[in-house]
Amino acid sequence: MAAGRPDVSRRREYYSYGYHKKEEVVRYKNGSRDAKLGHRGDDHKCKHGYPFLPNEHKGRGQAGLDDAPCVKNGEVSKCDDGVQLPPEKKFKFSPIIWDLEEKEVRISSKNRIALTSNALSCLKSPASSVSEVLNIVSDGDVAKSPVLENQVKALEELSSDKLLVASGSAESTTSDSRMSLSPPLPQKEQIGYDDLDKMQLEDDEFVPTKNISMSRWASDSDSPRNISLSDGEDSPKRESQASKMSTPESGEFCRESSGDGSRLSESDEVGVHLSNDEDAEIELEEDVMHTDKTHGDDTDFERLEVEEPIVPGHRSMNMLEGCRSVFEFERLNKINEGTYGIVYRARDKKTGKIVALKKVKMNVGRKEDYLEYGFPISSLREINILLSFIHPAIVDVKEVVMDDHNSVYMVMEYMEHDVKGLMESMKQPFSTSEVKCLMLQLLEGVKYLHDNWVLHRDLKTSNLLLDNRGKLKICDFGMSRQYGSPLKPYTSLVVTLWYRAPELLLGAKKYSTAVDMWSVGCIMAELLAKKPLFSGTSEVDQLEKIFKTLGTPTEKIWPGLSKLPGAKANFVKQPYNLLRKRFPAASFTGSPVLSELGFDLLNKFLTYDPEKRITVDDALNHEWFWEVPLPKSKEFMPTFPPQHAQNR
Ligand SMILES: Nc1ncnc2c1ncn2[C@@H]1O[C@H](COP(=O)(O)OP(=O)(O)OP(=O)(O)O)[C@@H](O)[C@H]1O
Repeated sequence: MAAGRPDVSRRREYYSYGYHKKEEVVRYKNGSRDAKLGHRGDDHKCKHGYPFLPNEHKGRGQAGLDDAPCVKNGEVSKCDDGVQLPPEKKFKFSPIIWDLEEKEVRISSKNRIALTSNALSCLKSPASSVSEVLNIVSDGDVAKSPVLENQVKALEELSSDKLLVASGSAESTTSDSRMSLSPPLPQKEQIGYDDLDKMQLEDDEFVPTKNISMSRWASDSDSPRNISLSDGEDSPKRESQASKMSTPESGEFCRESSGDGSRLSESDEVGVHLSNDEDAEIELEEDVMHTDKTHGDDTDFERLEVEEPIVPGHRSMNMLEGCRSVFEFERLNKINEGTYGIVYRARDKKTGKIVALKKVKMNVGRKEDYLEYGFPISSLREINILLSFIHPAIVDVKEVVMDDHNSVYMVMEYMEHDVKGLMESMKQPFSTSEVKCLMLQLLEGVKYLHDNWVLHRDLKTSNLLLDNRGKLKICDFGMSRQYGSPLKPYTSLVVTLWYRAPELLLGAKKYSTAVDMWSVGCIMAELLAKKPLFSGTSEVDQLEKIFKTLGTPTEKIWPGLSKLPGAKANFVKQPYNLLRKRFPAASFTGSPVLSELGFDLLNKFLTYDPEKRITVDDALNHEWFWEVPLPKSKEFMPTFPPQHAQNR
């Protein structure tokens, strides 16, 4: 990784101490905060408009700058007269190590539940991912934990040599060369998978393999992702933060410093795929379509496609110490209830801290949506991701606790409001500077997700939490999933209808980060207007509402449109984009006003062609955030009476 590579998600320090367009301060994820990139004028950028690498940039007006490496979409490259153009990066390569061809294990769909059940057992035990199940099996000490005993027994039935996938990985965890240098293993023999009645390897169904060296994480020092088994006093969070601080680039969160006793995450190492047949997957997902709920607040979930999510922080190792009981918390009041969880405000009896407890609802939805004993796949996914991710704009899940009936609760930081509820109680919409403050935080959170190869897939105002210090955090990761390149088909039944991108509404199975950006556009409009932008009652109605405002798309403005499954339908023909009418530059009618630049950004979020839709990096750098009124500092955001804190 190139040292000093700028964090594209630079935080605008004018938040707290004024606006200095000419002296933009850039943070580096390697912790060299406040290094100045210099002037933000065009002279600072390459001729393609991308910033130069700071360590190459010796100062304003320096000769030869055009040859210096520049940064585009987080990729370092050289400008064309500097030989190398920024790589055209439509899709990112996944940092998950899929490329161990010999070790790639695919498990037929009928068996995936078995494995995920085991994963869940360990989650209850309470490790949180398939990778940890594999770790646990391979680690005698851990297996001795009484909490884990039962689950480990179950896994032991698969025997350690049968699960060489796991144990083999664990044994060689200290080898940095493992990813690239380990000799091809005759996987079948080593795994002994013939004996595994629950696993079925399907060699001929390997997806095209990718090599870590192709990824943006690749560097000379590429080493396998290591998880520190710190048994010292480092809290999982600190451990995670430490790893984050030491990683100079967002994408490198997944490479944690190795040390004695460190081990690899087998989910990375082994590349266990629990999906074996994409066509079947689509078929199943099409089945799901028939049960699509059409109400604006409903969401539909796909089955688990277990490419284990990327886990930048991966703080779950310390959780092997055993999870606490929910009775260590005093329940204060119910905050809200969603499809997959009931959220309570509670007090940690030990520390006195107020937290939010999200109780996982069992047996929710269709049978395919939960594991054999009723644990929703979406909750497993959410816990796995949220335990791992640490970012100021992502809600912090501190731990998982259980009650006497084996119910699982996520212990989250408590946030006073969700943005949807807040807007319903507000008399006036947010001001432009407040919207900018919220949007910047939202975009920073989305950038963190996209940098870590995760699509949220359910961004909406009720999934944005706000505290009384003006901090916004994204929650509800039940729909999120990891993505990679080449894109694989996923279900299009994601994202709550009102925030769902047109490609999803038209049935696209291959989609990427652009679906989140559409949702961000809908959120921006809603923040400005204090009401949802497109509130359809069905998929068709949703499309009609979009087309009536933005104009009916054509193959010309959206190449590939006609190939989408839903594009044949006879939609309303509306040739013009009327969005400006809803967000005029000046208004005497109470419509929310939006400057030219603000409208430009909104239009870029709501661009039909996902290939042309604005990326999170470009949105963060949009000029709207630099024009007056400037984004309000978080500290100056208005406070609102708490929605949920009844009596206490
Ligand atoms: N950490 C928190 N602090 C305060 N309130 C929260 C917190 N997390 C969630 N909530 C509240 O609970 C609601 C539901 O939470 P969440 O979206 O995570 O549940 P869900 O069951 O996954 O919902 P959905 O039906 O949208 O899938 C949120 O909209 C918010 O009002």
